[in-house]
Amino acid sequence: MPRFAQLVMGPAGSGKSTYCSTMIQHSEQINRSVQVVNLDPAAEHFEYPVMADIRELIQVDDVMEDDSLRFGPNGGLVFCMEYFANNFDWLEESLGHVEDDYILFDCPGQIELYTHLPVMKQLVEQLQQWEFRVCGVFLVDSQFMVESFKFISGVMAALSAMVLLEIPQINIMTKIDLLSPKAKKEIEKYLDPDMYSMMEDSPDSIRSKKFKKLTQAICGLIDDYSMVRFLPFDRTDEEGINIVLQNIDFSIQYGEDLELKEPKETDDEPSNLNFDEIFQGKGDS
Ligand SMILES: Nc1nc2c(ncn2[C@@H]2O[C@H](COP(=O)(O)OP(=O)(O)OP(=O)(O)O)[C@@H](O)[C@H]2O)c(=O)[nH]1
Ligand SMILES: [Mg+2]
Repeated sequence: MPRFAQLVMGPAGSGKSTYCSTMIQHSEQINRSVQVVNLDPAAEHFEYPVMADIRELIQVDDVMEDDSLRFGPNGGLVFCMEYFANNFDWLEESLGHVEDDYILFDCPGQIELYTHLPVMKQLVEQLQQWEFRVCGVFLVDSQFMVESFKFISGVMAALSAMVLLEIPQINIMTKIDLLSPKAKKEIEKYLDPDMYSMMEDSPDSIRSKKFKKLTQAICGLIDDYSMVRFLPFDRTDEEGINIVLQNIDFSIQYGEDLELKEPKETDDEPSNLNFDEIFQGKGDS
């Protein structure tokens, strides 16, 4: 029997821990058993019960206070995550051997974990060896996404996690409840973006001709492969939370022994699911 995992990632403050506690509450309501593991060695508090907490293994404060190491907060976190990667048996022991379990991993917000450091990839491979089907859930704060050029950098961050981890990934825009009605309308065009028209709509914000070509090339690549699409996440909207969960479940085939339902509101198949095909070269033809 497979086991299931969501790796909840994203920049600092994007809403990862809030997403986990919202999902736990939602799962209780729909009678599903979901558990959370805190993987943030710098976390101070969270509003969900944890089945395991990396701080039992190592804490950033201890690393920073260590006279022989002398790390600051970011270096300290990287040290903790590398220490974690060398001690996965701690995680194995904490997770136990429950078949069919469904676990959310609340990850730290240091963006370098999702760009070039090997720790998250090592974690994915380890989880896969323990028979987990892992879905990446990449969160970005919708407040930073309502302008095209902020949006492009959010897309690039999500894309870099996809390229690094090579697992199905669902991208989510959080804090939709904080947007004004006008911004809410505006954000719709960013959820399933047409990058070409986005470039044409905002030619003034491309100040340098030299970079215009590069930006166009990046936008074209993202659009041609339909690689990045975002789902809105409003923690006050049960139906919306359900749609997000269905998309994630679908990507890891959760409940395939039960009756598998395709996610609602997907006229087009979520483009992120093309990811496997693209990276296995099937998208070439
Ligand atoms: N209104 C609203 N606030 C949110 C939402 N998600 C997160 N927040 C707030 O945003 C802040 C950061 O949220 P966290 O869930 O701690 O973010 P995080 O990604 O876990 O942060 P780090 O672990 O520090 O990287 C908190 O004050 C949350 O209450 C949301 O959907 N709506
Ligand atoms: Mg957090």
